[in-house]
Amino acid sequence: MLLELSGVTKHFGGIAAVEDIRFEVTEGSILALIGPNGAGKTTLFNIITGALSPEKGSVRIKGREMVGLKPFQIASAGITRTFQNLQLFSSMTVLENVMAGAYLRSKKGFIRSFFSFPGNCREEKRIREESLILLDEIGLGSSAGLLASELPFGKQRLLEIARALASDPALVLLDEPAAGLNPAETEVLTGYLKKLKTKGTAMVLIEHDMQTVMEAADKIVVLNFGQMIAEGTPAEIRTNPDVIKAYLGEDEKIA
Ligand SMILES: Nc1ncnc2c1ncn2[C@@H]1O[C@H](COP(=O)(O)OP(=O)(O)OP(=O)(O)O)[C@@H](O)[C@H]1O
Repeated sequence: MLLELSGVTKHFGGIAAVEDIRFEVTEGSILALIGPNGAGKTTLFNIITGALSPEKGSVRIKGREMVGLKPFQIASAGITRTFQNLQLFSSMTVLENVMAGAYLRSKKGFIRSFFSFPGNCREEKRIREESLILLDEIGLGSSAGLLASELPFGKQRLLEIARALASDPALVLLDEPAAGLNPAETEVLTGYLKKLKTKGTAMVLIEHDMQTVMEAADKIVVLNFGQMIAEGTPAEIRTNPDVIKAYLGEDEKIA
């Protein structure tokens, strides 16, 4: 199993941000985490990536316990993430942003890559070529030479996803990837996520756009006030009475 959570619990003050969360993600599959604001989705991402420690529970990647490890150790186990608020290098080009992501897994590393050690040129050429392919796949090939800050917002979001993927992670955590995308960009995104699955990449998605969730996810976990209230396929979740109840009064609709 690629990712296994069991009994994951974290309180802030007296409030259970997440309580007894358990789910599994297999290689090459997409799990969507949905739930109203404050349900505990971001807290779970922070626990999986090691930014927060749970009080109880276990997070395993390929059977290896991650709780207690530092974020960089968890990243080197093959996990990357994107953020709700974009975290691009705005004064670097689109291509350089993706290359920076790729250097995370390169033998030379990001800092060493700035020095002209023998062998760096070959490595850089390979990373440049792979990054250009990635940009083409996500529809940003023609923008490779622009500064990241020159891209419209929707494309910056796609770029952040491309950068997260450049390190060839086993698991990518995507925090609201469709937020701010127009319908055409959302379609590119959804198609791209589905294509990534076929290459074996697993993804956990926090997403409010139900059309993206229903179309891309293999499995959906629904959180409400830190509790896991449902787990199932998109078809099962769409008709689950507990889920419908949790969403009543919310803007979102279960599509
Ligand atoms: N650092 C913190 N300190 C105190 N309380 C926190 C902290 N982080 C989250 N919480 C609380 O934990 C609960 C879960 O929050 P979380 O941000 O994980 O929810 P969410 O589902 O990601 O919501 P959103 O969709 O709004 O991002 C909320 O009640 C929130 O107020």
